Amino acid sequence: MPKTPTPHNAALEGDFAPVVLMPGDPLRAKYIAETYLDDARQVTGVRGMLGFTGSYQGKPVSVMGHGMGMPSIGIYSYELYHNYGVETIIRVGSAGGYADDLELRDVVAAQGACTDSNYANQFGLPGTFAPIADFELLSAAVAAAKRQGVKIRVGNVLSSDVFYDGGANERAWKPMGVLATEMEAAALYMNAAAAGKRALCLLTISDIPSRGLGLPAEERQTSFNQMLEVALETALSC
Ligand SMILES: O=P(O)(O)O[C@H]1O[C@H](CO)[C@@H](O)[C@H]1O
Ligand SMILES: O=c1cc[nH]c(=O)[nH]1
Repeated sequence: MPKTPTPHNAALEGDFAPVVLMPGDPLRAKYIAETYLDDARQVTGVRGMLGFTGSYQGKPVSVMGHGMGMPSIGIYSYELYHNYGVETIIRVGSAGGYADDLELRDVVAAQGACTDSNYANQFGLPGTFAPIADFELLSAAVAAAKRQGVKIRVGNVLSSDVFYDGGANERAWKPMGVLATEMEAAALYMNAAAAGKRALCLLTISDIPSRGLGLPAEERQTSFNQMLEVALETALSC
């Protein structure tokens, strides 16, 4: 395995569990560790990007923030897959809802991730790569949601480089059936594919831009329990 620590991660080889939950927000990572993991210990905090390892129902599980945007998740997920031997990453993010029947706090599973980023250029492909979730993880998440009585929408999302887009992304992508927008799933799915590893992105609707709705920052850190419990049960299947 390549060397640890890395320039961005202070953890040593063996500090991460094979399955890692990743929110963008490092304080959401801390909340997940404190709320759900037994014997959680902090394994990294470089640049404030907190990472923890503990156990959930007896299974080793890690949680670490990945920051905002594709370059950021690109670095952290690459290092987890390649330097730390991580096999599975489940992103647990927030998203802006596009589909008319989505409400604040609804849970979405990103089956596919469209993108306006050129992240795929690095792979030199003679066409367009389709970033998709690992099917077994997606199936496990859908089954976990059903057992927990959580409504989950499965479909395409948009991973955009732009947060403040004035509504342009929704006007363009919603007519193509895209359910919601966020900023990292496509890069995560591409890194997983290139590494031969597994990834899934679960999202909680935190904003409905077309209706001017949005949750306060504190709720984005601490109120995504339905999605988190689906993600943790999915992690148990890994
Ligand atoms: O809440 P997180 O997981 O950070 O996800 C979403 O929130 C951030 C923008 O507010 C972007 O990272 C976007 O993908
Ligand atoms: O990328 C994102 C994340 C949350 N809410 C949005 O509107 N966009």
